[in-house]
Amino acid sequence: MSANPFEGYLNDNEKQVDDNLNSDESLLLSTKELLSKATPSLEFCKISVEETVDRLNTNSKTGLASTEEANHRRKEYGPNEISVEDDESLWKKFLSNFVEDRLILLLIGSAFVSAIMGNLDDAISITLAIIIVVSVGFVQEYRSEKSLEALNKLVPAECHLVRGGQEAHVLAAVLVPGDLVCFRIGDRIPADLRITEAFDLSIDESNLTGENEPVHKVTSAINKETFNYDTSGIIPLSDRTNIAYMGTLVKEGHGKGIVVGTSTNTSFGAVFEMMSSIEKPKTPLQLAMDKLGKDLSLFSFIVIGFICLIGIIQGRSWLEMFQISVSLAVAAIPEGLPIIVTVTLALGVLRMAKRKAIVRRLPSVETLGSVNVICSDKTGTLTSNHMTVCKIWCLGSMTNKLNVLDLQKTKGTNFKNYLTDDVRATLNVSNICNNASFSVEHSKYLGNPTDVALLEQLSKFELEDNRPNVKKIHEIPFNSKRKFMATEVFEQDGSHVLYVKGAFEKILSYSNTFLNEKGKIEKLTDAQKVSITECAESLASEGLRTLAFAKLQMKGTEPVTKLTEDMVTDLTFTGLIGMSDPPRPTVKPAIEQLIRGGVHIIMITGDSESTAVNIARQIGIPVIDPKLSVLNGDKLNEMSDDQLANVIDHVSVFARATPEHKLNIVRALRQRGEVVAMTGDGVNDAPALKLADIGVSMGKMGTDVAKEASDMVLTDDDFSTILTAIEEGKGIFNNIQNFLTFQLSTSIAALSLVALSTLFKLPNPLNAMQILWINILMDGPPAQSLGVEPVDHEVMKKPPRRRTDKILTKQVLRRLVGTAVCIIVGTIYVFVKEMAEDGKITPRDTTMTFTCFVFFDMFNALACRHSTKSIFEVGFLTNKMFNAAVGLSLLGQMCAIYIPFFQNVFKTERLSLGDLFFLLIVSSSVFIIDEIRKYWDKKKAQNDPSYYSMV
Ligand SMILES: Nc1ncnc2c1ncn2[C@@H]1O[C@H](COP(=O)(O)OP(=O)(O)OP(=O)(O)O)[C@@H](O)[C@H]1O
Ligand SMILES: [Ca+2]
Repeated sequence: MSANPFEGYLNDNEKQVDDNLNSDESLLLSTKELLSKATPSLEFCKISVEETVDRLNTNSKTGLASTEEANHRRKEYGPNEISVEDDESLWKKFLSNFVEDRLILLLIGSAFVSAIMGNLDDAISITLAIIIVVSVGFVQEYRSEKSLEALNKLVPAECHLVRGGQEAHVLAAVLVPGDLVCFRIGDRIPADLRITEAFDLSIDESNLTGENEPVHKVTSAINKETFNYDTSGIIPLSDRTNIAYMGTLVKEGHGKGIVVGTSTNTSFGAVFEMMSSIEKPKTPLQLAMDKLGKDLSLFSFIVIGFICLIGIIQGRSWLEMFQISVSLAVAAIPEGLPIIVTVTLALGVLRMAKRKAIVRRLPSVETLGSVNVICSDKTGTLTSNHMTVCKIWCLGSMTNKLNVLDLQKTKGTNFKNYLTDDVRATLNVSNICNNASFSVEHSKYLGNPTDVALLEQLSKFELEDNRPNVKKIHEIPFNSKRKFMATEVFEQDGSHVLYVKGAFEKILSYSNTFLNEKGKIEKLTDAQKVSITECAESLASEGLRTLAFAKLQMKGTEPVTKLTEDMVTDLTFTGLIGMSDPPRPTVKPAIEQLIRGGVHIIMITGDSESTAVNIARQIGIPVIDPKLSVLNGDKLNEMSDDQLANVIDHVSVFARATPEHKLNIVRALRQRGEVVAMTGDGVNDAPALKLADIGVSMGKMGTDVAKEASDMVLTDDDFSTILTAIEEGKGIFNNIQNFLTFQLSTSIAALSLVALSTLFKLPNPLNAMQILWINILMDGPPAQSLGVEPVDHEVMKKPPRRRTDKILTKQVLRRLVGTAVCIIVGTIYVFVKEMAEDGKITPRDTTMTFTCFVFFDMFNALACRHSTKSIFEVGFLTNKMFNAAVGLSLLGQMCAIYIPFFQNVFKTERLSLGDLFFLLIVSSSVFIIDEIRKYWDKKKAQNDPSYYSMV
């Protein structure tokens, strides 16, 4: 479920199976037509930045002057939100429910016939019953719509806004034309923007235009003379190279732009309106339910036709037979089934959102229960992403790995005394080659956590941030593929220096000299290189992220024209710093549970092998033999997909991996038929997230690109939330099986009851109105409440469900048939017993039968709350909605027996307390028998551990 209506339509999304190609094509055509309509971006792409600023009365540096001005504009343009107005009134929708259902029409017809034949009582009763049935159905449908709507609001769009010269992070909804917006790689564009600044900017517009290549964007106006208009004078979307469209994704670079169009005044908005009028594709589960519903309808129609025929042959009143048949059809057809499934899924998703996992596509809920491999990033997901510098080591001052400056052990000491020249130089590199910045608002450093940690330690040495004293010229930014960062500066004294920091094996391979404790540059011998590597390995094997630092005196007093990676060579090594990033406390227990439930956990990290192995052991990922279980990025590069697929079974850690590797890993796993969940947060992670069965992105650290590509967003970035989500996913599936058991057993029981009594020439045990009331119980609130049964944490003990497994498993079928038989036998017993007492059918007899059936149904519902656990383990009070639904149903039943008006409608009579007691005893049998079954199954499971996996 996402706010992006294009998903699965214009993109050839692998996960969506669309067999309806023709309608897709016509969809594309009408989309094209809509997109060629004039929006403000068409006007503004032809004029310069200055003119745009003038026309919108704003400023290209400081944005709109004030919030008042923005509020003023919002009154005119409305909020920057696209909501779909539902123009049909509730009344109309309600009334249409009477007309759309053919069975209901038939019932209304039969009421008419009754009235004409002078049977006014019957006519009124049937009409009332119809109204109740339709109302309950309507309320349920309405609820389902509302909960689906709520899903769309789970991931609100945000953006960086500049107003009155102040930058702030705000919701995209507050934007108005004239606002100035900043965006960078990974962001989603919040409105239609006229670009005013662009640095290496390219934007992925595939969700608007279908073009997969990102479009390079510039600031200059489109030249009216040279541009080849088509006859309509419309410049195609993809040619408006100075416009950033709402909903598109920044693939590279950064820039700024002025809002020219918001909400429906954007190209995105124009198409959104059309798309939202199209029904969303259904999830596999919903489709399976639809099919089940159809099969059941066919089956019940045959049975009912049969009943009707026999009844008429027997010479029963055809009108009564007709009414009963139609009511039976209404009851036996689980028309509420698809709605209950949708509501169950939607409510489940909302519940997951409260537990910090936002599922963006409904089908993912079902997939979650089948996940059997989870690939997770280390930093920030498994660890807390708060780094602290622990250890510093320099070759000159400390010579070997036994001698390390430990900033944590020597607490309270003044580290100023440890500032030998090489330590000082290392700290200086870590300071200057650094992009974190101090935020006065938050009174702490913000930025890359590694960079932040390096700045935070300066104060321990009474050092100040030295960056204001140098002039920065160029930078090679850090990225996960490069694994180092370099900064070219001019010092105050005019010297020209390159500062470099990064993964130790990289830096070491670029170095040929080192700085000693006196500040002298010496040649680096092979033996010394070995010492450095030994020390780095020793830091890393303590689980510390280990960086090496180096510098290079550059030639010339002029800056280089372009700083490239091959200039980073012949460096002077200064030292190593190790920083800790402790695992999140919740991760270890989560991993334990997942592994016990048969899920394979794989850690993918950019850190070194030793660091990764240490952390993996800390959090309980089994690394038995590092040779087999750990795979390094370089080795991965040399492997083919097949080779990887062959060994991946044993691998639990990928070290020194790049985002590109993730794609190979997912591919190899899927080739083996695994159901894979993969985490990621960067722009480069998007392809892997898309390919994974469940792509998981990070709500805090993740980019919009990653979020768009993912199926699920973790709002707290915490690995253990994945466990929560899987748990909920499995729970939802169980709940669906449980209410299916309930619905189908009731339905079978009602059908068989009437069929049997007809066959044995007995009078009908239930009349039409009574059958309709039973329909409300089985299609309505009690069934729905089974769908919100809280998750049983023990579902994690069961292995992941196979993707091909049916919903109606053998166990479920056996159970529901057993239940139905019990209800039928019990109800017929009561019916025959009552009838035998006086030899004829009185209202009392049908009242007893009717109430007996309803009581049976309520006990059945109670038994269906859990498939394997006794209600005494589950607890009577754990599902409030269930108790309310059953309570209300029983209250309704009492009304039907005791209130004169309803007695008329349902043709009932008052029963004595003793009668009720007797019925309770009879009907509780269905519950008691099921409890015995559960006890028995459990016994069997204890004796045979493999049995559990089958239940
Ligand atoms: N800001 C930085 N500047 C220079 N080098 C860095 C920086 N951050 C990390 N490194 C180096 O690059 C290596 C890999 O970092 P990378 O960011 O790829 O891993 P990560 O993505 O943070 O980890 P994970 O994949 O576990 O989330 C680190 O081990 C470190 O040596
Ligand atoms: Ca029904």
